[in-house]
Parts: sequence; C-alpha cells; structure tokens
Amino acid sequence: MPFYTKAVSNSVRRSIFFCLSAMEETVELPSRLAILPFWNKVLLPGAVIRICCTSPSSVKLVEHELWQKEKKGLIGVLPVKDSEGAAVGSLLSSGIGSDSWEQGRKGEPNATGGFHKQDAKKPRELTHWHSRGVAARALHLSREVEKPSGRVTYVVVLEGLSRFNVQELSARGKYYVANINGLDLSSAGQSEVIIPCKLTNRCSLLEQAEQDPDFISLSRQFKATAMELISLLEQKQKLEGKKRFLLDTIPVYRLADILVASFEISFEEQLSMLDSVNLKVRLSKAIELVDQHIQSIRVAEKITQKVEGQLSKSQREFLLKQQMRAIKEELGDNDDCEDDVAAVERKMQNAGMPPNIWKLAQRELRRLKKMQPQQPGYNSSCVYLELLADLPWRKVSEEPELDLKAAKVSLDRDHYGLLKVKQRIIEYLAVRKLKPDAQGPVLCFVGPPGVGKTSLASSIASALSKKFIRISLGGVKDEADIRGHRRTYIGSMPGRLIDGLKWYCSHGSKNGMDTNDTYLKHFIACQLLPSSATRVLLLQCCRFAISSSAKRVAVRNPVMLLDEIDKTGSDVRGDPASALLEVLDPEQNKTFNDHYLNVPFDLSKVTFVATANRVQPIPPPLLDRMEVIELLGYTPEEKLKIALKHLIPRVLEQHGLSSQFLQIPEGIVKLIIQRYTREAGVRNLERNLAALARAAAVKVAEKDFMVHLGKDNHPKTSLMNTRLVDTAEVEMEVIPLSVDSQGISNSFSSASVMIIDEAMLEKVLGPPRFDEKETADRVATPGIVVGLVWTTFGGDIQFIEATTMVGKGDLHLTGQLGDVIKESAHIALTWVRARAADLNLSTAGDHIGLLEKQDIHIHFPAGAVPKDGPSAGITLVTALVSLFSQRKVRADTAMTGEMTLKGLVLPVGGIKDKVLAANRYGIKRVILPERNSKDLAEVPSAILAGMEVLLAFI
Ligand SMILES: Nc1ncnc2c1ncn2[C@@H]1O[C@H](COP(=O)(O)OP(=O)(O)OP(=O)(O)O)[C@@H](O)[C@H]1O
Repeated sequence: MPFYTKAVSNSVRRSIFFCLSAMEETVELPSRLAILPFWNKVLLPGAVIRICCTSPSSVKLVEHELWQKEKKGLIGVLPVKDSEGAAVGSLLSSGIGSDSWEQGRKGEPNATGGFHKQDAKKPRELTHWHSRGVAARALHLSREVEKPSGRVTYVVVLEGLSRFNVQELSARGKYYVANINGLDLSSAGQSEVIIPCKLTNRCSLLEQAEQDPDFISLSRQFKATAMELISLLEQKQKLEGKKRFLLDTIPVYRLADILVASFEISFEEQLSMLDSVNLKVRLSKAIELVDQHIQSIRVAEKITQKVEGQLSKSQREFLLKQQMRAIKEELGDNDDCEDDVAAVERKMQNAGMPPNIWKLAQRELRRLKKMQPQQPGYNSSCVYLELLADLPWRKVSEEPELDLKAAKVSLDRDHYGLLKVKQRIIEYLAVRKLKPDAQGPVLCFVGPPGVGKTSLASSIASALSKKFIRISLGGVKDEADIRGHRRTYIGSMPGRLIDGLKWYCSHGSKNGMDTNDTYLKHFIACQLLPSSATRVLLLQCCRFAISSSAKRVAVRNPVMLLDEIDKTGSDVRGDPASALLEVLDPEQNKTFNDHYLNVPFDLSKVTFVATANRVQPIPPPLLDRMEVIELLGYTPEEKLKIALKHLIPRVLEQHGLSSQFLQIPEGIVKLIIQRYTREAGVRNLERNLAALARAAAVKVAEKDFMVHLGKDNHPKTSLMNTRLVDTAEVEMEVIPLSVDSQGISNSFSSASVMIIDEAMLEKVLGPPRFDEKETADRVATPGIVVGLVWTTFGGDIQFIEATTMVGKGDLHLTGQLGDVIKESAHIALTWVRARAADLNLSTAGDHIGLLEKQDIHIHFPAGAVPKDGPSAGITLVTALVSLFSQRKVRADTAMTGEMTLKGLVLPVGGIKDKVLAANRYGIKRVILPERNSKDLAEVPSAILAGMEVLLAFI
C-alpha cells in the first residue's frame, strides 16, 4: 500500500489505496452498472477505497452485485453532491441506501449534466448526481452480522478502474443502476469524444495520443512536477527511493489520477479532475493541482519551522531564566532583573528630564530591554539610566526670602570670633538677597586645619536654606574625578560633582525610607538605651552615618563645598584644576559636560564654596575665579572661649551627657590647650574634650549599673521586673518611648557629677604632650635660638642649635634641610665672620682665630621633618652670634626673616601664622623684618598687645 489517505465518519469508514498491479490492466466496461453513490467525494481511476456499507440500499447492492456473484463484478461509483455541504457526514452515514432512496423516482439529467433527485422524506435536501463516475472492481469483500439485531453489513475494498458517462439512471429494487458509456482516453488534441468502449480502439488511440508533441511536453512537465512532489514527500517522510519507481512504471495519464488522489483537494477540484477525460487537459490539471500541493507543503513546512524555532527559543529562555532564578536564590539575591528595569523606568518617568535627555534615556532604555542580564553592558546601561533618573534635572529646594539678621545670629551662634569673615559672608548673602541670580564670586576660605572653614560653608548653606554637599578634592589627581570617565571604560563612573548631585536612593531601602532616615531611626532607638559605653558608641556610629549619608542631595541648587581645593594635583591622567575652571566659571557651568553623563548638566544654580589650607598651590586661573577669605589660627584665649561656648556643649550632647554628669572647668580647658594641643585650629582640642566625655560616659554607665542592681532606686518597667525574675543578669533596661534623652539623663541624676580635675585629665589624656618650660630649658645654652616657621597647619616654632668642634672651620648642617635653608646657613656664617669685630665677638677671647680652627655644626631638631626656605636667615645668624659670644638668647624670643650678605633682613611669608604660633608657645618677643610690619595689621590686636615686636634687625 504505497499511498494512503483516510476519511472516517461514524458509520462509513473509507480508505483510499492505489493498487499498482491494477495499473497495467486495461478493462472493458459493461453498458450497465449498479451505481453506488459517493457523497461529496470522488473515486479516481487508480485509487483504492475501503467502504463499510451499513445502509439497506448499499447492503443490497453489495449483496446482489458483488457478494452473490462468483466472479467479483464491477460497480459504478458515482459522486453525489448534496445542496448542504455541511451535512455531508450525516448524509453519508444515514442517507446512503436510506428508505428515501428506495422510494426515489427515476432521476433525470439536469441542464448542467447532472441528475437531481428529491428525497421524499427530506424534501429540502436536493440530491445532485454527477453525470460521470468511475467503474470500480471489488478487491476484497467481508460480511458481518451484528448481534442480536441480525443486521448485515459489508466491508468492501474497491479499486477505481476507468471513467464512464451516465446515460440513464434507474432503480433496481433498493439501489440504482445506470446505462453507461466508457470514456475515450485517447484524443489528446481533440475534445472529449464518447465512443463505445472497445479495447482495440482505445489502445490504438492511446498510441496516437502519445505521439502528440504537446502531450509529450506536458508529460515531461508533469513528470518533473511529480518528481518534485515525490522528492519532497520522501524527504519529509524519510522514505528514500520508494516512490520514484512509480514514474517509470505507470503511464502519465494514470499517474496523474493517482497523484491527485493522494492528497486532499476540494470536492470541486476532484470533480474537475474526474471530468478531465482529455489527456492533455488531465495532465495540465494534474500539474496545476500537484504544483499547488507542493506550494502548500512548503508553506506549511516554513510555518512549522518558524513555530518550532520560536518555541524552542522561548523554551530555552524559560529554562535559562529558571536556572538563573535558582542560582540567585542560592546566592540569596532575589532581585529580579525585570524589576530593575521596571524600577528604572518608573524612576525615569518621575525625573523630569528635559526633552532631549528624555529622548536619549528612552533610546538607552529600549536597548536595555532587549538585553539579557548576563550580557556585557547590561549593568552599565542600567547604572547609567539610574544616574539619569536620579539627577535633579528640575528639582530645586525652595529658597525662602533670606533673613540677614537670622543668618547673622546663626553664624554667631555656630562660630566664635571670626568677625571679619562673618562680615564678608553677610555681605555675600546680602548681594544674593538683592539679586538672587547674581553670579557672585566663589568664596574660598583659606586657613590652617580646624579653624572652621567647613563649618562656615555649612552655615552659609543653612542661612540660604539650601542643601549642603561636601566634595573632598584632597589628593585628586585624575581629571576624570571631576569630569567622569567616558562610558567606554570598564568601571567608568561619573565625576564627583555629578555623583554628589545624584538623588540618594539606597537599594536596601525599598520601604521608601532613605538611609539617612534609617540611621535616624537607629539613632532614636539608641537614645532609648540607658547610658552605657555601648550606647555612647552606638550613638556616635549613627551620628557619623547620618552626617556621611546626608552628603547626598537631590536638588540642583545646593551649596557645594569643594574641600581642599589646593590639594588637587596633576599627572598624566590630566589636570583636575583645569576641569574645575569650567565648573567655577558661571559662563561655562550652565552646560557642564560630564564625560560619563555625556549630556550637558546645568550647574549654574549650584552655589560653590571652596576651602584650602594654602593659596600658593592653587593655579592662578582658578584662584582668579575665587575670592580668598583668610582664616587665621586661634589664640589660646580664643580657643578657650570656643571650647567653653561651643565645643563642650556639643561634645556633651554628642555623647548623650549633660553638665549634670560632666563638668570641665575653665582651668582644665586651659591646661588642655597648653599641654595637649599646639594647633592653629580647635580640632585636637575638640578631640581631647571628646576623650574626656567618653571616659565620663563609661563612669556614668558603671555607676548606673551599680545603682540598678544595688540600690534599686530607679523605677523599673514591668519588662525589667520580669527580666530580673528570669535572670539575675540585667544589662539593658527598656525605657518607655516618651522618655527623651534628657529624661534618661535625669533618671540617673542620683549619680554624682563628674568634675574633671588635673589628675583625671592626665589619667584620660596621658602625660602632657607639650611643656611650657621646654623653650626656656632648651635655650639655656648659648648657640640655641628659637625660629618661627610656617607649616600647612599654620605656624610653628623651630629650634636651631649651633655648636663648635675642632676642625678646619667647616660648616656641617643636619636635620633634613633643603638647599635654600643650607644656603641661608652659609650666608649667616659668612655674615657673622665678616662682622665679628663689629659684633664685639672678641670679648670672649681670640674668637677670630678660634673660628678658623673650629668646625661649626648647626642642627635643626625634628630631623624627620623636611625643612626648607629662606626665613631661617636671622635665626641662624642669632644662633652663631650667641655661640661665638657665649651669650644666651632670651627664652621668650623668636624670630624670622631672610638674611642677605650685606645684612638686610628681607620679609618672608606667613607672618600672621608665625606670630600666632609664637603666641601659642608663650613667646613674648618676636623679631621680624621691618617690611613685614604691614602683615602684622591682620594679627589680632590682643596678641600683639601682649607681645613685643622688634622690627628691623641689622
Ligand atoms: N570659631 C569657631 N567657633 C566655634 N567652633 C569652631 C570655630 N572654629 C572651628 N570650630 C569647630 O572646630 C571643628 C573643626 O572645624 P572645621 O571642620 O570647619 O575646620 P576646617 O577649617 O574645615 O578644617 P579642615 O581644613 O581640616 O577641613 C568644628 O567642629 C567646628 O565647629
């Protein structure tokens, strides 16, 4: 059974086979054939069908015409079309041989060449007999008797043999018989001719037809098409070479019927094939139908492939996603990537980006959506979009009208002294009040560490009611730190300015609370703990976290502090200072271009303030854009006042203490200033005070512990009581929420106040770091003097020790000295030698001769610290004169100034800081070049009042 098609209904099951053995036979048809109706189907010659006959008419027909005859006879299979195609199945099952057929009247051919028969019981169904059918031979018959009804049914396998024309249809008992004419297969060129079915005629006519050139070319074309179909089917069904032999063994006109019958075509197409008696027409029709079938197979294949491809792709993706989810779960990272993209998209919608940025962001988002999370670039794209969404494109903090008086009060409240600086800030604020858009100068506070530069900048922000952001530029050597890296770099990041402006959004704070809020919450929780060292530490941690997280702001008009602007360097990675030029220039910063961001961002609304320790390292173009405000170091008296008014209350508050627990008397603060700090600012002083507060906190906590367990005089909560019952060890008490830190403090008021005394001071801070008598002790020997030097921490003093030893009059210098200071030493020696007589050095003996036989060694103590500069000139001269004259120098005298060979003392820098340093060390007399006198104008008059300043020294 090489070909097989099947159509099954409930009662009639038909199968169509092609019996190749029958193909070679030629059959002579009788003139009258019993007719089996074939509803809406066509049996073509060469096809084999299997029919299950159940209706009385078909059973009768099979019984009389096939079963009872010894030699299996022929019957005619005639296509029947009903008017309602949809009811075909039911008609076939119930209609064939139904009673209505037996009662039907003789059919008459109609105008279209068919026969109409009106069923008596189904008046509305018009039966249309086709005028052409196919004579069929029964290949196999089987009879079945249903039990218990005794109903007989037949299964018949029929083989289509050849076409016939119905002349007349008449009833024979329950079934129909027809007078037929066999159809000539030959006349290839002529129209259909109906001739009596004489075998000899047919053979000769076939031979004739096969000579026809049109027929020959059609045959070739058909064979090619048939070949194509067969190859396609073989390929599809993987049945190599089994069907090709059909092409060589079966005549084309038969093969045309066989191939067309092998696939599903419409009833009309089947009828037209049946009607194609003319061989050329039949071949053309077959070529058309086979071709159509080939195309439909190809289209179906394409669709199948596409669907299969899509399915497998989506299945693969699904599997991978499942695996990824499992891995993430294992790693404890349950963040869904899709959520990330959705979150970014949502954030973008609220970012208020300008249209051009929005367009760019959308493009990037589209790219991101097409990416797989594992794909390189997915993360960087995600981070970039987050940055775009986080930046405050439009958001500004509200600026209420500036109240200058309030600003002044706030500045005075936070800072002691600094009158000139505060005055300048008030002027600055006044200009901003009158002209908010004024491109005022960028204020740059210059001074030693700890003198309040940063806190002044922060006060400006609070006076302007703006957010404050601090960007540390210390040690920045890479231009990318300011401008960002280009996104093409791996690990690229935006510059510090853009990063600082970014909206703070912690991934860990999905409940809408930002990190600052979280720390605040912890801070409040810590406040509820009783006083203990743990509580103190926790409070400090929270405070630190709050202050560091608060540096992120979400508006485009904050006050931005560029801290340590003098500490930027430059190397092969570029010059950050030149990038800052663009930032600080009001004309350029409207369209600041961060390389990472790659779109302009408007920085013109940002109020920039800078700080520096020194002016010199700041490149002149950058300095030109700023207004320098110098802050000097503090005198001990100022430090004392700052400590009493600002630092002690702040330190106590920070440690959860109050003056009821800890008192630091004024005298003790003075001692701290004298013995433990020698700085220009107050940072170390604050640190020392904090150390005292910590110590006090531990003491208070220890007392508190004793009070709880011992005296039981503190009101306990019920929870506390329960705990005491459960366990003897109680470390923590739960205090009701309404109790504030003051309340907590009050609750321990039974503990005595801790007043810091000298002994306690030494116990906590250790032995004094600085000795007031040190200077006096050290300069007790001739040849030792005190010089004044400038450092980045403000001014300081420097001892210079000179001594002689047997030698050839050489000069030895030690103490990590630079070239300039070495040269100063040589100049000083030359100068002293040249003026030995004038200086009356001979009074101590033959000093000139002594000098020539002696080597001179000058040492600068603190040898680990490099020293350089010309300002040690007069100090060196003084040291040598003291040495040669063997006269001690006054311990309360210090000096500075560059010495020339001719005896001129030239002015040097940092006079204010140096004078302040002298003051810190208790030095009462300062010797300076005369031309530095104008610098003294800026030294606080209180200092100068207690000091003797000697000008000009020759
Ligand atoms: N005049 C002052 N009045 C009150 N407190 C002051 C004063 N000067 C400094 N302080 C305090 O000293 C501490 C250090 O100040 P700040 O951090 O502003 O110093 P800075 O000059 O910025 O130092 P650095 O150069 O190291 O950054 C702060 O707690 C500040 O409040």
